[in-house]
Amino acid sequence: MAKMYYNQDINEEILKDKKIAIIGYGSQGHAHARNLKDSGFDVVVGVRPGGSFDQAKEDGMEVMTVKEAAEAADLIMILLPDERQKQVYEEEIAPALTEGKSLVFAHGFNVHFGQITPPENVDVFLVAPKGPGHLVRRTYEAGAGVPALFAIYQDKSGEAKDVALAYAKGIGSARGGVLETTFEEETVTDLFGEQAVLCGGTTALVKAGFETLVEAGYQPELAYFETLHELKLIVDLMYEGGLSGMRYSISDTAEWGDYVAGERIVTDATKEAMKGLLTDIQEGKFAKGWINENETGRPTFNKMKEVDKTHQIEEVGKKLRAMMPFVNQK
Ligand SMILES: NC(=O)C1=CN([C@@H]2O[C@H](COP(=O)(O)OP(=O)(O)OC[C@H]3O[C@@H](n4cnc5c(N)ncnc54)[C@H](OP(=O)(O)O)[C@@H]3O)[C@@H](O)[C@H]2O)C=CC1
Ligand SMILES: CC[C@](O)(C(C)=O)C(=O)O
Ligand SMILES: [Mg+2]
Ligand SMILES: [Mg+2]
Repeated sequence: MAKMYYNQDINEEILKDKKIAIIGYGSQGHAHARNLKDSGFDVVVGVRPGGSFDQAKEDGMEVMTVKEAAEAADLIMILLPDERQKQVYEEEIAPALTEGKSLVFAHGFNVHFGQITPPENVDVFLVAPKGPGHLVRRTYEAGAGVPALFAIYQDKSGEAKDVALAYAKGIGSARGGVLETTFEEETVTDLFGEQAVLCGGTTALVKAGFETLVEAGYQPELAYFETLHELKLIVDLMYEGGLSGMRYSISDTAEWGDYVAGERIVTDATKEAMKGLLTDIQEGKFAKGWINENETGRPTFNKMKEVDKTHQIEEVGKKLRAMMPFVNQK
């Protein structure tokens, strides 16, 4: 079994006398900044004037411009969207990266695909929570944690691993378990997971199930409950007890259907398609396409976003969720 690190294995004191700049206050940014602050670390948020700046202030954070925060900090965690990191890094962060500082990421995309080349006189590592930022915060507040990966790209100080683990503990991830990886492994597996299973695979499965029922004449509201709403409840059981734990709660009829129907949906061809995705990611084809999509103003991204926003499952879901105040839509 891989070596896992938990709270009791980590001494966070190594990071307690350092100033941490969290660059960006979005999904991951707000979670890292608030969790680290609540864990007793010295945190400053670096953002441009606007919504995030105001939100960070409202949350009681110390807030500066990106440049000021990078200059003030010993450890600089870049939590900007991947496609914005190169420009902000070059213009506002790189000039502040003096000897002995730490440059940190939550995803290896820009370093692994050559968009950012850090100088040799700093530590470079990543701490990547395996969950959405809003859940990193919510889980921390509940006294639990989202597991994370860490990887050392450059260890100038000789302390990079200890600092990375202290950071992971500070955001609550060592309550769930922290695992060492490489920039290559984190980048490839994260992109594969979100494309094949967690996001791409799941949303396509949900839409196909919903459309199949509605096109056959069944009520859209029922189709929404069956294919989207209940998915969370089933996945919660997998989260708690794995596949067997989930199967303990469902009927034997459902379990039999699970065994015999699953392989008619996820076929050998599906697995071949997954292998194709993995190859595109490994060979940099996906990264090249995503970088190009951004350089050309995101025409396809914007079109696809609009199409899915107006999908019937979204229209129906909005109305049904409005009647379920216990469903947290934040
Ligand atoms: N989303 C997630 O849960 C996960 C993300 N990651 C990784 O974490 C990193 C951050 O992702 P994520 O949290 O989704 O990012 P977000 O899209 O949520 O980041 C938005 C933040 O970036 C700021 N920002 C955007 N552009 C600029 C700019 N040009 N200058 C200054 N600030 C800017 C925004 O400020 P403003 O309000 O002013 O626009 C906002 O504060 C990425 O590397 C991602 O791959 C890793 C694990 C999970
Ligand atoms: C699953 C998507 C993710 O990789 C994540 C929340 O972990 C992301 O990039 O947002
Ligand atoms: Mg991920
Ligand atoms: Mg990701």
